[in-house]
Amino acid sequence: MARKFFVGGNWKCNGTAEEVKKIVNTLNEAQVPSQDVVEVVVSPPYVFLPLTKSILRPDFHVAAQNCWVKKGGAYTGEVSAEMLVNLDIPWVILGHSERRALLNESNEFVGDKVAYALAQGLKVIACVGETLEQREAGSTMDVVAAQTKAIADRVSNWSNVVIAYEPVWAIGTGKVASPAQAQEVHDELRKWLAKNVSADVAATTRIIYGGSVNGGNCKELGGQADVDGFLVGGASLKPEFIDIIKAAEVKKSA
Ligand SMILES: O=C(CO)COP(=O)(O)O
Repeated sequence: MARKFFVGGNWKCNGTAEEVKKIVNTLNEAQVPSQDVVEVVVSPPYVFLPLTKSILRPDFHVAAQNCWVKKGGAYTGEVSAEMLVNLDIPWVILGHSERRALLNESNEFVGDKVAYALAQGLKVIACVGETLEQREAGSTMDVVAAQTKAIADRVSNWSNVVIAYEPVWAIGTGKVASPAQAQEVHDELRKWLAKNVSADVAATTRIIYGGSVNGGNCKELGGQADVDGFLVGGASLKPEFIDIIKAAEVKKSA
């Protein structure tokens, strides 16, 4: 089974209701490849999820940027997976490096969240990636493997998982990984899945790249054999997100 190109827009902690309406209007008017070619998911802050979902074109979907690790209850400030399911929010981003770094989310905690969210019926964009220090120390693959292992240890069905490889040094820095650097890690990650999970999971799980993706670099990155799409931050708030969605076409001609 071919891996369908996946383009996620992570709006992070940005926007007002007016800005959300403006971004969604731009997306709604865009001519993009069909759902058979590309799966598009945008991820607004929690408070804008219902608004976004209610006005977004039906061929695009929404994701939350996080959810609680277990069933809801006395967890002030948290939003549970059950609540997302209740509002028909199909996707959730988990383990983003900003949460790992700023909120001390450990590999195990992220793995627990992924398992719980999947068990509730959510689809998960699970983020992994090394810091600059770790890359320079030559430990990129050890770090990414440990992050992925904590998920693999807790998850048996991978059909609703997309892995986002997001090198921390490339996020919001304008310093994008070269296509070769991205391909190298995606290839190793796929080999890791083949060895530690199964050949089938390795062949079918989408591994998308995130970190300073923009309208100018998306085609070359997307043309790499093991890059199955993107998780886009800054550029997902701009009209160039549409060009990034269109990069899905590089796979058709590949
Ligand atoms: O963190 C990211 C997506 O989750 C990437 O952010 P930028 O595209 O702004 O570098």
